Amino acid sequence: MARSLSAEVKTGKMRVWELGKLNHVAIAVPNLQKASNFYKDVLGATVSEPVPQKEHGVYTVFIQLGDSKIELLHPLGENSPIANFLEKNKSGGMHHICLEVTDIKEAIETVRENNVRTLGKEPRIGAHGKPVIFLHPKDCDGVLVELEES
Ligand SMILES: CC[C@@H](C(=O)O)C(=O)SCCNC(=O)CCNC(=O)[C@H](O)C(C)(C)COP(=O)(O)OP(=O)(O)OC[C@H]1O[C@@H](n2cnc3c(N)ncnc32)[C@H](O)[C@@H]1OP(=O)(O)O
Ligand SMILES: [Co+2]
Repeated sequence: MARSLSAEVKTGKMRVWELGKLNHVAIAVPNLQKASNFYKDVLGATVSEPVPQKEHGVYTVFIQLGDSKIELLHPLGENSPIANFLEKNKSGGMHHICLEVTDIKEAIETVRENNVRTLGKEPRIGAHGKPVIFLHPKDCDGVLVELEES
């Protein structure tokens, strides 16, 4: 199979995890209420209440879009990882994409073997109660990528 063969060439071993669907696209916003209202009242989407994610330094709001989601992010606390981003993008902007993987530990091993840096050593529990890890945007064509175990 071509896919397994290329995985073998790059990592020296067979791939034991698979990439799944796009879980969410995250947008950092300066005004959470205003952004929620846009998706709820103007576009008619199903929009959650804001949830403080203390461990991650953000508030999240999820907008359900069929099988996928938009995640609205707003800074929480003094050292929010999205503070600099919002400082540089004052109107807000697309912050990251989240892709599902069947086995996050194995996925981490593969990305590291391919010189893609992870932000943090170990996965942490994300907004959906599942392990997540972020990949450095400079190693992913300028896009911050979150991997979430499915
Ligand atoms: C709720 C939990 C979870 C979920 O389950 O869904 C979440 O989504 S949490 C979301 C928030 N958490 C995170 O984003 C964690 C990972 N992020 C980080 O560790 C940092 O944000 C970062 C990526 C290391 C950037 O940190 P920052 O303080 O902004 O550093 P710099 O300003 O020095 O940026 C370095 C460099 O990277 C560029 N950059 C920054 N953010 C992004 C981005 N979102 N997309 C693309 N590029 C980004 C930044 O512009 C700098 O580039 P240069 O200017 O060229 O140096
Ligand atoms: Co996310």
